[in-house]
Amino acid sequence: MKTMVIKVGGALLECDKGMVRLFDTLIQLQHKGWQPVLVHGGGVLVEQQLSANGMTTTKHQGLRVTPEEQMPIVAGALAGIANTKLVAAAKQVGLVPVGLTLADGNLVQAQVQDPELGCVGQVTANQPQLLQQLLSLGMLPIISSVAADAQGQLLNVNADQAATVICQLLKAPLTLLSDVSGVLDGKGQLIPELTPELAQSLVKSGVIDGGMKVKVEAAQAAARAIDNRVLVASWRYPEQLAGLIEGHSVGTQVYP
Ligand SMILES: Nc1ncnc2c1ncn2[C@@H]1O[C@H](COP(=O)(O)OP(=O)(O)O)[C@@H](O)[C@H]1O
Ligand SMILES: CC(=O)N[C@@H](CCC(=O)OP(=O)(O)O)C(=O)O
Repeated sequence: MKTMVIKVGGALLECDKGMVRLFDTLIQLQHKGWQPVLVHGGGVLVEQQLSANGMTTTKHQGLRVTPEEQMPIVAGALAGIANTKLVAAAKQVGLVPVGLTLADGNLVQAQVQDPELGCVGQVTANQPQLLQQLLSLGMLPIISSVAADAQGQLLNVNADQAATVICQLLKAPLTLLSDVSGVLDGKGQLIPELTPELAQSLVKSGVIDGGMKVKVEAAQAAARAIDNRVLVASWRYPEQLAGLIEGHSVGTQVYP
């Protein structure tokens, strides 16, 4: 069996049709002999929950500044609302999901990335055994991007970086599914192949920015770790999910 790590952005959680299509895709991948592992974001939900609790939030270079007092709400949104919603939707279509965070099973080691960003975590791969066991039982791990450091502090990890660390941990191919069809150029056209040189120039000119800059950098780190291309595509378009199953080229291939 071959493992595949798939990450979905939080906007998926607002789209019931998108969730059904995604889990149908995972079932078909299982039938083709793949063992998928799902990593998810939930940035939209985090914003809704912080605002419902009278809190404001900002991002710095695509990463959410996370003061300690906001961490319980962030963890509640990602590991609570988002994770359980995906687990329930996966279960509904007959998959056997197991909801996890990055803090479970010694999967990763986490530490504060930069004190200026508050409780934002940076993570390194640690022990794959928990995931290997779940996969050998035919289960679908669904992992939120909440981690805990050695001092027991919960940390908020960008979900693309969380997916990269799980890809490094399992040495498995990685697909990052967003709400856009891939990395777009200055005219809004899809870039089928993104080399490090092209990425560098598009970041420099501001064409790739915000969440996509973090995503491309996470994809490049994963591509280097597995010495293979990483796919950035969309959960929104059925033809892209079909391409994923059939192994056709869709979205943007990010080169190491
Ligand atoms: N060059 C680009 N190509 C595509 N999207 C871009 C680009 N530059 C910035 N973006 C923004 O990045 C977003 C995707 O990043 P993000 O919101 O973090 O996605 P997700 O939540 O799916 O991980 C797009 O919706 C778009 O607004
Ligand atoms: C540190 C940091 O930025 N954490 C992210 C975690 C969720 C995430 O990445 O969600 P998407 O994949 O939907 O963008 C956040 O708080 O939004």
